[in-house]
Amino acid sequence: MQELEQVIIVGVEEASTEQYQHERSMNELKQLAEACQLQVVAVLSQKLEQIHPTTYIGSGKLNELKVLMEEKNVETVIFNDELSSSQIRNIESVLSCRVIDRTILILDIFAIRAKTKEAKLQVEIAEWQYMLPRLIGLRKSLGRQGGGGVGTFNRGAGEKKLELDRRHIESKINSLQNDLKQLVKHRKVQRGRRNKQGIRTVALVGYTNAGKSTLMNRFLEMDTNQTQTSKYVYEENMLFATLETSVRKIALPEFFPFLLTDTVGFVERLPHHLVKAFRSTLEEVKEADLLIHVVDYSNPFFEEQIEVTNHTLKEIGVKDIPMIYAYNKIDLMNEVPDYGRENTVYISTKNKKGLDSLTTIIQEQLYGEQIVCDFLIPYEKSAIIDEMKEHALIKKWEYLENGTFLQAQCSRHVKDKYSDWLQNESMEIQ
Ligand SMILES: Nc1nc2c(ncn2[C@@H]2O[C@H](COP(=O)(O)OP(=O)(O)OP(=O)(O)O)[C@@H](O)[C@H]2O)c(=O)[nH]1
Ligand SMILES: [Mg+2]
Repeated sequence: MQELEQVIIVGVEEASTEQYQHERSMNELKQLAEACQLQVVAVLSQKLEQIHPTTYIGSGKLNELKVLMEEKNVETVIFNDELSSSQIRNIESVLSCRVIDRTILILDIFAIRAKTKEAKLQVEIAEWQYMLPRLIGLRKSLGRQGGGGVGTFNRGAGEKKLELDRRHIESKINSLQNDLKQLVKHRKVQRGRRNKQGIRTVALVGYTNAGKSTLMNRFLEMDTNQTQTSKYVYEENMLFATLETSVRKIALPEFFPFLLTDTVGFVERLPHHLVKAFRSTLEEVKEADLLIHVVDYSNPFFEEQIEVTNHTLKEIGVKDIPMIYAYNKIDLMNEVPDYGRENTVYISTKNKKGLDSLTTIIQEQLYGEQIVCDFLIPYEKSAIIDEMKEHALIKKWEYLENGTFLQAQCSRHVKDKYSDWLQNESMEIQ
């Protein structure tokens, strides 16, 4: 097995943060490091009024860190915040080591995980944008393990060279953004096509590792029309398992079909450039009719995670979309509240608990008021029956002399669309 690189993680507990918040954040940094194939061998924290502007931690602590590094034979240190160019330079000159900050760590994970061209482009844009104001500071530090991009960028010495680098990077960012625009256009066309079909969309959102992709796969399993396992998405117990947006059609027996979107999870202090770069992927979320906010209820900090997710959604411009909270992983809990809260379901995607209630709520939210309609479709128009099946639940079906008789449960919108063939409309179903 490949030996993991050993690192020390360092954080500042500022006066404005609670101790438990700091511990949570350091714990998450450790997980992020592990997701990047790094092994944390020591953790160092310092309580400060605020982060030290020149060296992040105080000079005494920095010396303590130097000793610890020698003791542990470590050459890389990860800091729990985004560092400025001068902080990186100053720390480097004292420690003579590779300095990684929280942002570059997250960027690295994204770089390793990115599979599609779109995700790769988005990560690369964010990396260069992070680099730009830090050109002077970045000498030996930074960069992912292997592969192109930031780590392998040829940084020369001297101000003149730096200026060249800057221009080079700026034009690189421009060209990458143009490439991305082309891909996004394609995505837009696909979305437009789907919108025309009138099928409603639901997006899974939530903190990383909450269980979004697993939920998507459960829905695919429940869909009896779905025989291709290739439609399944990647689920894994690690941070940022998903970076790409996947859209799948879910048609459950006795329910209206809908499109389900699985997408990237969020994390506290997700780098701003990354959020910006991923905006186009997250367009799918912005245009959804309904959001399912998947929460890892077994995580002691689930409330903070909900807050981070809602905050990030706001940052990408999501507003006024109805949201259902799906408290997941209840199999790991001893107790689950028995009182019903509005738009909240308790589920276990592992044990397949609560998925029926979730489906019912989705249906109510998406298709609301329902009516039962009788249609008579002339035989020469039979093609529209297939189309109708997408948008209505067919209750009865009979071949008559002058056409096909269909009794269907549907929305008023669908009734209006096929009103030419409407014979009768009856009771409302709640
Ligand atoms: N015990 C338990 N584990 C679950 C449940 N749902 C998901 N998991 C596990 O949680 C881990 C993360 O699941 P994913 O579905 O990949 O999480 P995600 O929200 O898609 O994560 P990202 O793609 O990183 O944003 C996996 O190991 C799942 O097996 C559940 O109901 N109970
Ligand atoms: Mg996922």
